[in-house]
This record gives sequence, C-alpha cells and structure tokens, in this order.
Amino acid sequence: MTGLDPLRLAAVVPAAGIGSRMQSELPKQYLKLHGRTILEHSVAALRQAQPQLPLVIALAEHDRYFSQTSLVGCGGIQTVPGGKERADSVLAALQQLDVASYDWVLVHDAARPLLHVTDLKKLVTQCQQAGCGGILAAPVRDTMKRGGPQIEQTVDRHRLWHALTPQLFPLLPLKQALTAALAEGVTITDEASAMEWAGHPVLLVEGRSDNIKVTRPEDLALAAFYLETQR
Ligand SMILES: Nc1ccn([C@@H]2O[C@H](COP(=O)(O)OP(=O)(O)OP(=O)(O)O)[C@@H](O)[C@H]2O)c(=O)n1
Ligand SMILES: C[C@](O)(CO)[C@H](O)COP(=O)(O)O
Repeated sequence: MTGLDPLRLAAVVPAAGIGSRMQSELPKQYLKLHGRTILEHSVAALRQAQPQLPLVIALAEHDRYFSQTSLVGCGGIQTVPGGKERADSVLAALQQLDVASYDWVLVHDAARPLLHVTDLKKLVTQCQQAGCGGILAAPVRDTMKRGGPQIEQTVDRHRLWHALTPQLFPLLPLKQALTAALAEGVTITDEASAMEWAGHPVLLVEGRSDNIKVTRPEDLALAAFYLETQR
C-alpha cells in the first residue's frame, strides 16, 4: 500500500520542449545523469510511490530519442504528440485520460529528475486533507527586486514561492480550466495558473529546494550532485 493507490490517479509528463536555454543539440530531457536520461529519472521519481502509475508522456512531434529509452514498452506508459507551449503539451496529454477512469492527475516536468518520494506523498496527503489541488513550491531565498536596469522596488519576499512540480489537480476541472484559459489566450506557465484563473483554490505545499528543473547548462552538474546526495 503506497497511499496513492485509492486515488484513481494518473500522471502527465510534458517532455516536448526543445530546451533552448540549455543550448544543447540533444533536447535536455534526453541528456544523461548517472547513466540514465533526465526523462527516465523524472518518470522513475514519479513512479516511486506507485510503480504502475498510469502515465502519459507528451513528446515533440519529431522526437527521435524516446524510442531509445528504457521507457519503451513499460507497462502503463503511453505517449502523445505535444504542442507549441508547455500548456499545449499538458492539455494534449490530459486528453488521453478518461474522466470515467481517473479522478486526479499529477503533472510533472520531464526536466525535474530530483523529485523525492517524501515530497510526492506530502503533496498527495495535503491535497487530500484540504480537498483541493495543490503544487509543490519552495520559498524564495534571495532578496527580491522589481525593475531593470534600475531598481524600482524591493519586493517583500514574505509569502513568495517558486512554483515546482509535480502539481496535483482533479482531472476534469484541470482539463476544463486549461482548455478555457488557452482559448482565452491567457499565459499559462503551470497548471496552477490555469486553476487560479478559473477560480479554483490551489494549495502551496512546501517541497525540497533540490527539486530543480534542469534549465541552463550549469544545472546539469548541480542535478548530478543532488542525485548523488539523494542516494
Ligand atoms: N512545448 C513544450 C515546451 C515544454 N515542454 C516541457 O515542459 C517542461 C518544462 O519546460 P522548460 O524547462 O521551459 O523546457 P523547454 O521548453 O524544453 O526549455 P526552454 O524554455 O529553455 O526552451 C519540460 O519538461 C519540457 O520538455 C513541453 O512538453 N512542451
Ligand atoms: C511548471 C514550471 O516548472 C514551474 O516552475 C515552470 O513554469 C516551467 O516553465 P518555465 O518557462 O521554466 O517557467
């Protein structure tokens, strides 16, 4: 018993990005850390608590790399073509999940290989207790400024958070919120933004700050270090 089983839970992994900030020819989700692709780490992290967690992975239209991973032929994993933006990819993947079969969905970036099982369980438990969706988040660490090139304001960092993934939401309301927000041209950078826009409550669940998104070249060494220390 994992604690996640009774939830009628599925997961979506957007993995259709090109990783422009990583400046690598190979899309960053296929770069290797300790012998496994970042995507494989991210999927393994998501499935730690529930090894058969049904999963839909959104891939770039002309993806040439997924077929070379160990995820091919893994039970419970399907793939779908992603879209132009992350939100389009997430929505394409959500469309594969039948609301008659699943109540809740976790959305987790392919580029976050360091999710810890304690954070995943904490997110699920706190959302269940609150009866609403939520996201892992980390309090901002630095003094925050607004402006450029000159400072206009020092922003009070009290109650400011970095949004992380996974993000956990009831499946049908998330599908509806994302569909409507995208149709209205709202900028959606994570699932919570769509749910907030649609008026749903969203819980902030404090997660580990080592759950980084591999975004820039320097993040690779950091991710490798964190992976080593998590073992
Ligand atoms: N059209 C897109 C864009 C992004 N993603 C995914 O969304 C996650 C987070 O996005 P980000 O870090 O921005 O990835 P990229 O878009 O690949 O990076 P960049 O913005 O530097 O190009 C990644 O797992 C990425 O593969 C996606 O599925 N579909
Ligand atoms: C979903 C996300 O990972 C939350 O931090 C993020 O928004 C993805 O895209 P970004 O362009 O790097 O913000």
